[in-house]
Amino acid sequence: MARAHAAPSHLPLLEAHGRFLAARVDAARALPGCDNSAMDGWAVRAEETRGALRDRPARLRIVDTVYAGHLPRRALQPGEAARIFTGAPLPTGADAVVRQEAARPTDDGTHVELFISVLPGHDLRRAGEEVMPGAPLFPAGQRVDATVLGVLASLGEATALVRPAPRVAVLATGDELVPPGQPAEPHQVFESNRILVAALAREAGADVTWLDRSRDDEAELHAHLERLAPQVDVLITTGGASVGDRDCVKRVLTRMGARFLVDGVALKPGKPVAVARLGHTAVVVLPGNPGAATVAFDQFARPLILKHQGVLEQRRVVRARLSEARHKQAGLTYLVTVAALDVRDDGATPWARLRPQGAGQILQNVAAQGWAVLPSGRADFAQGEPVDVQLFALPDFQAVEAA
Ligand SMILES: Nc1nc2c(c(=O)[nH]1)N[C@H]1C(S)=C(S)[C@@H](COP(=O)(O)OP(=O)(O)OC[C@H]3O[C@@H](n4cnc5c(N)ncnc54)[C@H](O)[C@@H]3O)O[C@H]1N2
Ligand code: MOO
Repeated sequence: MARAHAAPSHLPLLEAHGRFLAARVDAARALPGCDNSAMDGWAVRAEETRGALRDRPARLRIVDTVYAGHLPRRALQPGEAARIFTGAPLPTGADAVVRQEAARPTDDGTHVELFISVLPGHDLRRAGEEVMPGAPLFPAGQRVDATVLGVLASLGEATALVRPAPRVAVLATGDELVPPGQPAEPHQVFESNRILVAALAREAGADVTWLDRSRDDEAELHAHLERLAPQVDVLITTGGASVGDRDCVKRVLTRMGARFLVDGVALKPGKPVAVARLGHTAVVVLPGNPGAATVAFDQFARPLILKHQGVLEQRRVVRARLSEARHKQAGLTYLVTVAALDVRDDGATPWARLRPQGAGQILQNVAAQGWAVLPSGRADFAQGEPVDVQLFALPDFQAVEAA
C-alpha cells in the first residue's frame, strides 16, 4: 500500500510500550556509570588482603562509609578500608570489595578484619562493563517491550521515538448477526468477528477507534464505509466477501471508487480476502467465517497495520512433521493451525500437532502456536511429512521505508 508511515514522535516511555522504535538508539551513557560495589561490604586495596585467613585476618583502618548515590569523602590510602554498600561508587585507591560476611569490624569500630584474600576487581562492577557510551543498542524497528523500556530508562531516556498507532475501524456485515448480550434465535448468529478482529488489530499495535455493524444492504453498507473510511488508516470489514447474492462488500467498494490490489487469493482459509484503497484509507475485506477471518487478518491486515508502524514482521519458520495426514485442494495453499510443537525421542525434527481445520469454526485458534503451511500444487500430505511452520512467538521486526 503506497502510503507514508505516520511521522514519529517522542512518547513518554510507558506510552511507547508495544510500539516500534522509529530510529536506532545508541547508549547515551555507560552502564554502570562508574565503578561500584556489587556487594555490601568493604572497599579495599586487594593487595592488602593477600594471605588473609579467618585465624590470620588482614586488618585495615576504617576511614569512610559510602552509600549508593553518594560520593566517597576521600581516596583510600594504604592500610585503609571504606564501609561500602551495593551500588555505591568505589573510592579512588580501592580496587576490590570484600563482602561483609567475610569481615568483622573490631569492637572499638576503628578497624575491620578481613578473613579472605581477594584479587583486584573482586565484587566490583566496572564502569561501562555492560554498555559503553555510544554503543548501538537497539535498531530501528525494535519492538518496545518491558525489557526494552527498562534499558531505555536505565540510560536516562524519558521518551522513545516511535510512530503512532494506526487508527483502525472494524465493520461487521451480515443480516444474521445479533450482538452478544441480546436474545438470539437458533438461526441467528452471535456477532463475534468485530471483537475478534478488533483484538487482533490491537495485538498488531492498532488503535481501534470504531466498531460498527451493518446489514447486508448496499445503501446501509455504503453509508457506513463512507463515514468510516476518512477517519481511519485501515478499515477492516468482515463478511459478505464471497459470491452469495447478498455478498455486496466488494461491489459497494468498487462503486465507491476503491482500487483493489488483492481480490481473492489461493489460500484456505481466507480465499475471498481483498485489499483495496479507498482514498487514503487501506481497506481489508475479510471473509465472514471466523476461522477464515482470522487467517486472512493474519496474512493481509496484520502486515498492513505493522507497516503503518514502520516495520515488517518476520516470523520464525521451523520444519516440523505433520501429526496427521491431510487432504486438501491441490490449487490452494492451506494454513493449518498448530496447537503445539512436540519434541519426541525419534529424531531432531519436532511434530506439529494439528488442530482440526474449519473456516467456519472458531475454537481452533485459541492459544495456537503457529500455522503449518501446506503448499499448493499437491493434494495429499502424509502423517510425519515435514512442512514449514510459521511460529507466532518471538518474531523479528525490521524497519521498512514507506513505499
Ligand atoms: N459458492 C461459493 N460459496 C462460497 C465460496 C465460494 O467460493 N463459492 N467461498 C466460501 C468461502 S472460502 C468463505 S471463507 C465464505 C466467506 O464468505 P463471506 O465473506 O461472504 O461470509 P458470509 O457469507 O457473510 O458469512 C460466512 C459465515 O460466517 C458467519 N459470520 C459472518 N460474519 C460474522 C460475524 N461478524 N460474527 C460471527 N459469524 C459471522 C456467517 O454467519 C456465516 O456462517 O464463503 C464461502 N462460500
Ligand atoms: O477461505 Mo474460506 O476461508 O476457505 O472458508
